[in-house]
Amino acid sequence: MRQSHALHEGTAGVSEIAPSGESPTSTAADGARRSALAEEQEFLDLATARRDRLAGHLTDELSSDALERARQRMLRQQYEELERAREGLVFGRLDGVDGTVRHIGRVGLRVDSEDDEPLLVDWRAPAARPFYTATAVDPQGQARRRHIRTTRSTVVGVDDEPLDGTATADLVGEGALLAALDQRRTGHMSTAIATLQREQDDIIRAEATGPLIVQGGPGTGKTVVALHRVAYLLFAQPKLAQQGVLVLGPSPRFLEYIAQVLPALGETAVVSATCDTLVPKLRVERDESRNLAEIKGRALWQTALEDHVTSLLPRPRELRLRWEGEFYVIPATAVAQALASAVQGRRYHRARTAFAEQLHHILAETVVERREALLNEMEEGFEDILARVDRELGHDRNAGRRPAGSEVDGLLSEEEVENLRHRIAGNAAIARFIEAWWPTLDAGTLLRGLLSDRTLLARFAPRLSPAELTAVSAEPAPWASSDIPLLDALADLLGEVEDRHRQGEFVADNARRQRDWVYGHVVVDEAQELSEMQWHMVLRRCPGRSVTAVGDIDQAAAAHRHTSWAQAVQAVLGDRWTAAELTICYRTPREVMGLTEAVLRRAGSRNAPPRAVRSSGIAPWTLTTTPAGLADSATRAVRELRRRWHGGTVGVVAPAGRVAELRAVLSGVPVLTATQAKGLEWDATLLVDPEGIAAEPRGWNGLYVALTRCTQELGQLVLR
Ligand SMILES: Nc1ncnc2c1ncn2[C@@H]1O[C@H](COP(=O)(O)OP(=O)(O)OP(=O)(O)O)[C@@H](O)[C@H]1O
Repeated sequence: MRQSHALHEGTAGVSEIAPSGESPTSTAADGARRSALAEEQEFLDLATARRDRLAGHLTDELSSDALERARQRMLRQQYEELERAREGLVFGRLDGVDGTVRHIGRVGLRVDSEDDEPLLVDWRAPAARPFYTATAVDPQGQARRRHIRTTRSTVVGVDDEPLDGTATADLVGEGALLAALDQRRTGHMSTAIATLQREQDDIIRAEATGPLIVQGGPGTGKTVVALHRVAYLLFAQPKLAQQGVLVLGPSPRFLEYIAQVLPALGETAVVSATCDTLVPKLRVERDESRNLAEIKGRALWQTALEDHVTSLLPRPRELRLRWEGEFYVIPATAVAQALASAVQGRRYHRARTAFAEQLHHILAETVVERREALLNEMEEGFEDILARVDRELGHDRNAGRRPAGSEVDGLLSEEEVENLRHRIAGNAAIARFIEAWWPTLDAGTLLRGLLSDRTLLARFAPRLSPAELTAVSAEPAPWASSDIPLLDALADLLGEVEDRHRQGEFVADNARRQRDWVYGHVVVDEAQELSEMQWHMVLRRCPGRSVTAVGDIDQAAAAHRHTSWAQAVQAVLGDRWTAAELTICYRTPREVMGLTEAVLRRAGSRNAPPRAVRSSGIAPWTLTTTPAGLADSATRAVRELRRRWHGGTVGVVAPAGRVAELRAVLSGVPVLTATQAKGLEWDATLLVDPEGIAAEPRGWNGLYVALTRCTQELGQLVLR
């Protein structure tokens, strides 16, 4: 066992060992530092050599032509995982009170063969858990936690935390965490496997048996938690990869921002989308008013659409069918019975298929019955009736010998009845008859028909007020965002016309292409934005309700009026969901978070802003300008911020009405509304016209979002 070192005390009881020139001064500490670095370097070299050896074996095996496809895919995946683990292969170590040493890394490695002791523990494995959750109060058998910082193949620093009660730290691996948080932002989110915090880890590894809703203020790591949870679940439940995981985000820009995290964590069985892009081949074609977005997001539409589709099912009545020149009557009672059993648990189109099968059966029976009646007559010696019998049987009178009456024994064989049913099922005229009586419906045509017909709307959505009915029915035809969940609901109620061929294995592309793909787990980020109809859309994709939704109810910008999670999900989930909370803000420095309490109050929230974990030492500043001087002032301020945060990122947030004007003069920086900035972050933010943002719909919530985007510096341009 490698020994722990006596270290000097750092902040919050955390000890740090860093390379020369960083902080230790005493000779003893210097010696401990060198020894710890050398020890971890030795381990990193060992793990790297093992990684390289494994990658080499995999390359050899993959070059063989005789490899089965499934094995080839598995090996390729393993190889790619090892390739990704080149950077940050080892990042942690746990020293147990019993003297055991466990190193934690990006992937799991064994000493030599599969049966050997673990050399490196995968961060997602149960054995790695104390690395994220052990505390001095609950050390979980550990004496020390060590964070190991590496650059490529070199160990550049270690942070040690004793867990023996000699020191208590609020944060896990504070030194490593603060170093990670202080890094310049690249415009893309990075993984946080080395520095996940206790409250985050609890959520990442929580059971995934029902809906879990995670409330967290800005910068508390909701997105971090959501994405690492996906990686954890796919590791802990490998079968999930066959169904895949859906990650829903608020905007394409946000999806782009998080795009690298899951591949970096080794996950490819993941589809990401926004609610607007979730339905294949459907796109939003126009903007809409908040009023209509709110109305059309309400859960009442689910019932309205269900009732509408039910009303379109054919009514049972007597059916007159023509078969080979004869008319047959199927009585209303038989039709009613077949209809009732066909619609049982089936969507509109699938119910029709089931009904058609029954109708073919009934018709075949009727044909056989009539034939038997004819045979009875025939037995009385009527040769002309024989000819009709032949027609009924479909016997070809020209081919082969014509059967004599004495050869017809009366009953059709099973095979002949089956053959008759088969011919009925394949008959185009019968198919046309069924199609006319039970027509194929298109979700788009149906929705357009419903939304534009005030009378129909009043019938199926009776809870809408007269003014709301008028507003909905006066909308233009192209699809708006709020139409997508309605179209999805209708498409679901109608179901597929034909059974589609499904591939057996999960490929993200398959899932993306199929509207009714059922995912193993769904993660929703910025879930506070979802309307009730969007929630329905989410649950449809995961009937098992294995859903993790993260969001901040205080950052809601959407048109719905929910101010609590209970309100937001009541109509869809009832009270069958679990709540969790994140309370520490990692992104926004204390200096800026100090401004948010008053804004939250103005937003009508009773929540407290999350506790900021760090300080940037930079006080937020404000400049005043006039509308006429705005372009110049913004240009100067952005130039200054970009100079100060060279190598990092700067973003501008402004009221919607000022975005175009600012984009025209500010090139090379994103200029976004508060809604568009949701989920994103920069080293420095320039907030333009905060009063203008506050005056927008849900404006104080928007201002709360805008204030909390920076990791270091906030500047505000106030208009006078
Ligand atoms: N445990 C962690 N280790 C390192 N960085 C972290 C950790 N948790 C959060 N962060 C960083 O803090 C920042 C905020 O995290 P994230 O975007 O997940 O927060 P959020 O709660 O989704 O914020 P918002 O509500 O504003 O969208 C990111 O830069 C993220 O990488």
